[in-house]
Amino acid sequence: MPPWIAGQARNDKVSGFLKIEGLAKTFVPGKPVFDNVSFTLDQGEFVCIIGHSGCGKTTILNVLAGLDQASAGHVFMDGREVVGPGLERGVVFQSHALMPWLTVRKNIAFAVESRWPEWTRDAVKTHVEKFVAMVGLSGAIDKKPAQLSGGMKQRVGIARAFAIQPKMLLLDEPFGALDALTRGTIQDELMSIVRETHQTVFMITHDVDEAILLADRILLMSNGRETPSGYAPGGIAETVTNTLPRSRNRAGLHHLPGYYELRNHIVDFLVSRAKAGEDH
Ligand SMILES: Nc1ncnc2c1ncn2[C@@H]1O[C@H](COP(=O)(O)OP(=O)(O)OP(=O)(O)O)[C@@H](O)[C@H]1O
Repeated sequence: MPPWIAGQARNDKVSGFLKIEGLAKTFVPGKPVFDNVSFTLDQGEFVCIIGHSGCGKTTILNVLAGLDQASAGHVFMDGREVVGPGLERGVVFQSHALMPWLTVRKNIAFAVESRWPEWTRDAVKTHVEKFVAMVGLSGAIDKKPAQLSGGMKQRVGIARAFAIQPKMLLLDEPFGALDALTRGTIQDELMSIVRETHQTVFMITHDVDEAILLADRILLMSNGRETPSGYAPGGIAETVTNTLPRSRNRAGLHHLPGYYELRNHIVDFLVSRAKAGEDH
């Protein structure tokens, strides 16, 4: 067995900063989208989840965010059960959820003031400007969302989530709308920020290279499907531990020993196993 395969996620020991225990979600009775999803994240760990459309990635992320309820199972963060949204969890959605009547500055300041109500106006201003600069939007800081492109709005959403420095970042394809150059810059920023702050990150991506660059572990998720013996729900089929050096960067990724093996393993899963379900 290759060194990066850590075994079935459902056998992981249930300890750590974020614990997901026996999660299931059912919309159509008798045909849960996924069931028995259990995994843990340690503090400071970066975990990506990869799987085909419809397997339930966003549903899991929404449950972790406290925005949706599972049909079964529990989520614990720092020992407390997650029952609703909270400022200790920052979420970046595929669709940037900005307040259209507020400027970029005020959208982010609103979140920062909620997080640190005791801060002076100057402290908030400096903090907001730092994170707007990080996503390259200083020139648009006093514009409203309607005046920005889709990618720019997405960057505001990213800046807002990063600015409140939540213990846990939940990212649903946060870079999907960005051009390759901006995407690369923000990936680098994200990596250096979370390593510095020891934030824990759970991220959905469809981009195998992005997962290999950013993640310490990659969860491979299979789709629910009909089989000769009946319906089989989706779930976490496998947990892949990224054994490439943590100091990796985008430019050097392809040259690292083990990179192609790791990449091929994930692509093979997506191509031949994610829907066929030998592992689930
Ligand atoms: N409110 C709902 N009512 C009925 N079915 C739903 C509802 N929300 C999601 N689903 C179904 O649940 C499944 C999982 O959806 P989810 O959005 O979590 O998938 P995903 O893996 O994130 O997909 P994508 O990669 O396309 O974003 C899909 O088949 C979807 O059609």
